Amino acid sequence: MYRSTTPVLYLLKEELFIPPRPSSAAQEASNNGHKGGSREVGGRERVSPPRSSRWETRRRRTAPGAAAASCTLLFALALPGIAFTPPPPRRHGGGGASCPPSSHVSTSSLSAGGEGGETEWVKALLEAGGDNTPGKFEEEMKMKGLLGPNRGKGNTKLSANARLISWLEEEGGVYLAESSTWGEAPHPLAISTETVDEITNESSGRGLLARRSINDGDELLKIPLDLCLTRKSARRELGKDALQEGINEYLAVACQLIHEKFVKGEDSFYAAYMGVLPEVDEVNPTFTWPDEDLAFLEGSPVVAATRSLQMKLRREYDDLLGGPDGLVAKFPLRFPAEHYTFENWEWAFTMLFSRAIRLRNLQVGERLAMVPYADLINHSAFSQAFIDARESGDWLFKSGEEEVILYADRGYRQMEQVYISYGQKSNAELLLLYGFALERNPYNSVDVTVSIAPRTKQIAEANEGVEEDPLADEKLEFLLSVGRDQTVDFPCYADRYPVEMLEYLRLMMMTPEDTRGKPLSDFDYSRTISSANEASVLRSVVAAVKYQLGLFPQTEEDDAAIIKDKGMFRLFSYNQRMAVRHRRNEKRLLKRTLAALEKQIRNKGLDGEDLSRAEGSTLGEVLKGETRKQKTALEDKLEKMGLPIDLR
Ligand SMILES: C[S@@+](CC[C@H](N)C(=O)[O-])C[C@H]1O[C@@H](n2cnc3c(N)ncnc32)[C@H](O)[C@@H]1O
Repeated sequence: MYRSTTPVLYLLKEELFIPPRPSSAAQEASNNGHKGGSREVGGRERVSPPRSSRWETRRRRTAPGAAAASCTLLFALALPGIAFTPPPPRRHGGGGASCPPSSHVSTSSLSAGGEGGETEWVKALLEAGGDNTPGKFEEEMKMKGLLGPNRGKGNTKLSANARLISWLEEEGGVYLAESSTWGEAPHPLAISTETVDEITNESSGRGLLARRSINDGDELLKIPLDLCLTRKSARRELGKDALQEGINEYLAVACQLIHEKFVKGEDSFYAAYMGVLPEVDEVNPTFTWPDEDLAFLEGSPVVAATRSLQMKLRREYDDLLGGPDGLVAKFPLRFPAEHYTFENWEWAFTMLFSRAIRLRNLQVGERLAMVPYADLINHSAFSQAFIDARESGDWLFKSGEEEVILYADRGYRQMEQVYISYGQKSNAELLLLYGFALERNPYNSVDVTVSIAPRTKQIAEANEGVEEDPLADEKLEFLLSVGRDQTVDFPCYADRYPVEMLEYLRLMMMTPEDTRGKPLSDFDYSRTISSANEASVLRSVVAAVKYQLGLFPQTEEDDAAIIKDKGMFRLFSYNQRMAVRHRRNEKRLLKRTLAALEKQIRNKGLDGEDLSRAEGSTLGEVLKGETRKQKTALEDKLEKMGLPIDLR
């Protein structure tokens, strides 16, 4: 089972061979190669021996005349599926990441298929490091039982990894050598078939490890763009008459994923890549959860976002593939009904949301791509590793083609897991799209609904006890003019709340005493308007957070008790364990926010203010007769991912 409570790290010769240490000069040449300096080995400029087959393969795949392009182009790229976090200014001189990732392969988390513990493992590594015979390390591993039962034989993940590597080398000329060649250091990464989150001990699937020590800024991988799945490849494969120009990228690539995996299967050019893509129940994003698992998330805003996404995917499926005008009816040979099922559609979107990479600034602009091998890298919120794309070739010969490239964000020790950031994602987002959440996530937030229906004359008349606000119409107009809704969801972070929320509330809490006859547009809402206004603003956030907390049927303490009972907790399914941890973390965050707000109110001396005007508001609830049309902040983000239809 993929999600194992006793994780095993399986490695294969192709995956982990500890090569001879390259000479320091060669190492440096390799390290600095991407920075534009000419590569030197032993003080002399490298004289390339006859190119290896990778070069020949590459040339065979290169269109005639394509090698003539001249300038080096560096493209900023983005992951998401994997969204891109812009790199910080480059640091020099290596060094470690400032914060530990929460998921990694640590020696203490490895078990060796029932034999050989931590000490044996470390010893194996050390011994293997001193011997450069190809295959020697794997032999050692086998001898020590470190490849799992039956010496790793019969582990289909190992053979799938090996097949992917051969395919990348043969078809893409990708450099994955496990030992040094003509001045080029061995490929720095190795695939681990199983990694675990060290805090929760949950499986994080495959991951990439440092095969050797890596320096900050090292080039870690290069994958030609023409091995990736994109809208272009989908249209080429499935026909431009079926996937018309301008079709949404997610939809096009989803169709190709189904085509390659289910229709073509072993005959697919991408079969080796398909072979390492996980099943839905190995990823478990919430939009694939059954209702009984979603019930464990009751009270969390992630439920609304999940439901929206489920609806959205169903509609997209029906619109594109179903009905008399759908692709299945129009092109039954290319889109056979037995393969273009909703179940396979869900799988394709699980792949897209959890591993597609948004490449920015390619020659043709921004593109979504499924990038083999690069998508084996797990996420750390603390990683600053960045992927970008560039025209391939070295400083002298440019091929005109593009490739996806990843640089190290810091130094890595041998065997450390290499991470990338999928972007500044909250746990709700991670759970919804990637099927996991982090115990330590500086970008975690909970959407809090702050809904203040302006007390217009109409509203006051329709709601007994609601007093009319003389500024209500002006507030509505002002909101309209700045493009804001009346009811707003704000992400509430552990250590801050958005400026927009304060601005919105300051406006909504304005009274004639605050305006003194001046128009509302004359005020700067990024600053405190008056003590009374600020007091009611903070009180309204308190009320909204309390309201959100009240939506959960269980308390944080209930959840903590469930998690603490390890024996019981283990009996829960993966989804249910994720749900309980997630809802507890959301409550914690909200409670911390409450405490911080109350402290702020006290510190600012606002606790003595007259709060009567905050009381009459309709915080956290919508007045009768109003329907909530607004999207949550999370839904809003999804919309921006480029799926083409409305959520509601
Ligand atoms: C881009 S893929 C990374 C490779 C993936 N582990 C695999 O086995 O193919 C993203 C998926 O990896 C897993 N993942 C990535 N980072 C993780 C983390 N920090 N903790 C738990 N799971 C993680 C999740 O299943 C996620 O949907």
